Amino acid sequence: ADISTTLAGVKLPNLLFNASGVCCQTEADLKLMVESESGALITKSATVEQRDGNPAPRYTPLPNGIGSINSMGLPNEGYEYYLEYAKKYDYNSEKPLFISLSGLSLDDNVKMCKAFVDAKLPCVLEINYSCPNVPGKPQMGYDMEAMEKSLSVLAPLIKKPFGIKLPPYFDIAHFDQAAAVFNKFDNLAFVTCINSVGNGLAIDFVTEQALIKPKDGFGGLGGLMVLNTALANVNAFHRRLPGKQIVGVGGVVSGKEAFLHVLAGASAVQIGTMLKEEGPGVFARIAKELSDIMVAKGYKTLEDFRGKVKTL
Ligand SMILES: CC(C)(C)CCc1c(C(=O)O)[nH]c(=O)[nH]c1=O
Repeated sequence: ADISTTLAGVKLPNLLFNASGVCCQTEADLKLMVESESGALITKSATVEQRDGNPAPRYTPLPNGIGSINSMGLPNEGYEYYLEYAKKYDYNSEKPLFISLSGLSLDDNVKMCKAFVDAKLPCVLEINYSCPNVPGKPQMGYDMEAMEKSLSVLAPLIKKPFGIKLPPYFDIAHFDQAAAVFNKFDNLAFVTCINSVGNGLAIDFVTEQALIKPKDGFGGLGGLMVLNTALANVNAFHRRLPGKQIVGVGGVVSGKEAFLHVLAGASAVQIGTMLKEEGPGVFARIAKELSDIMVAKGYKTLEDFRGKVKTL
């Protein structure tokens, strides 16, 4: 079956790629992504300066395949590293390049976006709105006023189609408020739902210790356990953002969850925890599983079922 797609005006040979943060911090990581069967690749969220990130252990899978917890602390090579990578990238290869930016301030996001806009490159920007905000205030994604202010500056600056990475929302009023902001920006072409479910806590029963070192063991939750929250966010924004696309991420461990994300409204699907645990071979596996599911159900393309989840 045909699992190709178009996102922000660029063609992906298949709808699968990495979630920003996984297998994408260094050129070596990105080479693995280019060589994999993914349909695209995205870089680790960049800040203006290089960052080491938090002390380890800062990521761990959770028992019985239920997911993962991480508090990486935005380790990255600094935006100029990814700008150089984007300048050298072979855009004639069939695999489009996405760039994640996570400025620690609006000024930082302006500085980084300007650099990419001035370089006039075919790569597509995904701004990470799980980025920190003013200390003491919730992350950007939970501060509607701050998000609107940020987009009112960045959207006209970026000019061409771009996307934003969103934390999960859990209240219908928040879906409504966030969508009202996003619908004001025509070149905001897609939203990526969801980032990790914030500030979970994993504790080892035997040692009675937190599993990760940073933040007293508090970290973002990913993997199968967040699937149903991810599907809800994909579908909520699919319903509320006419003319925009949704990238679905969260809980994709097989072709089945990728199928469900498309049914909920996703135009492309990112994989985080499963990629971290299985490696880049995950893309060939899930692509085949999804294609087999489509054949079994009689679907030829993703358009045949995208967003067609039935209500009772
Ligand atoms: C959580 C932040 C460090 C503020 C942003 C980077 C990030 C991280 C991270 O680098 O810790 N982990 C995630 O699961 N999602 C993210 O967006």
